Amino acid sequence: IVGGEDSSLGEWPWQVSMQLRMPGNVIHHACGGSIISNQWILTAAHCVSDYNQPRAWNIYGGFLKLSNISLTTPKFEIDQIIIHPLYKVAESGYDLALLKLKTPISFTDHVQAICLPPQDNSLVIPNSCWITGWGYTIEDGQAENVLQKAEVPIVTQKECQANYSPEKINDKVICAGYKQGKVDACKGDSGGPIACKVDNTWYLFGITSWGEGCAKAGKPGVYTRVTAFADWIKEQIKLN
Ligand SMILES: O=C1CSc2cc(C(=O)N[C@@H](Cc3ccccc3)C(=O)NCCc3cc(Cl)ccc3-n3cnnn3)ccc2N1
Repeated sequence: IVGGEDSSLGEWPWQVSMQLRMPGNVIHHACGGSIISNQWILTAAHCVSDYNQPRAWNIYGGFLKLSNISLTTPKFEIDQIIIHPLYKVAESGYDLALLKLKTPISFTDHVQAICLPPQDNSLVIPNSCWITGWGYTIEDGQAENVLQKAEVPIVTQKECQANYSPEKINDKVICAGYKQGKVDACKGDSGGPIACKVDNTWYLFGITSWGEGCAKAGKPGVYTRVTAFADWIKEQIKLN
C-alpha cells in the first residue's frame, strides 16, 4: 500500500496473508485475501493461477506483522482452489478465486469474516473505502512488515475508462484512487480487500487486481467488483 499507515491489531480481522512455500523450507508473503466465511477465502485469480497446487500455500489470519509469522505458526490449509472459469489475465477481468479451507476457522477477536455485498446493488457504495495489505509502499519496494491501511475514493466508471482503455474497464470492475495518485495498492497487495463501511457493517466491495504502476496520477487501482460475482460466489460455496 502506497501512502497508507500502520493498522492496529484486529482492525481488519478478515485480512489474510497468503504465503508461498518455497524450496528450502521457506515461506514468503505473495498475496492478500479476505475471509468470507469460516471455510472460504476470496482472493485474486492471478495469485493462484500459476501456483494452483493447494499445498503450495500457507494462509495466515489474525496477524498485524509478517515478522510474527514463521514455519511453526498455526496456518489455514487449502483443500480446494476454484478460479473463475472466465479468468485469463488480471487486465481482462474475472480476477477472483475461492479457496476452500481443509478445516473451518474458529473465529476470534482478530479473525473474523467480512460480509459479501448483495448482487442486487441494493447497497450504495460509499464515496471512499479502505484498502489494506503488506505490499510495497513504493513501486520498486519490498513487502511491508506491518499491515498497512489507506482510504481511497471510488472513481466513476466513466472517469476510470478515461484513465485506461475502455475495454479493460467494464461493469465488473471498480476503480479507486485519487486524481493526483499518491495513495494506491502495489505489489503484494493483490488479492486483498477494498472494504467499505455501510450502516456500521463492513462489506467486501473489491478484490485488489491491477493498475498501471502504483499511485501514479490518473492511474487509479482496478479492483474486481464483488457485487458482480456475489451469485457466482454463493453458488460455488453451496456446490462445494
Ligand atoms: O517480497 C515480496 C512480497 S509480495 C510480492 C508481490 C509481487 C507481485 O508482483 N504481486 C502482484 C500480483 C502477483 C501475484 C502473484 C504472481 C504474480 C503477480 C501484485 O500484487 N500486483 C498488484 C497490482 C496492482 C493492483 C492495484 Cl489495485 C494497483 C496497482 C498495482 N500494481 C501495479 N504495479 N504494481 N502493483 C512481486 C514481488 C513480491 N515480493
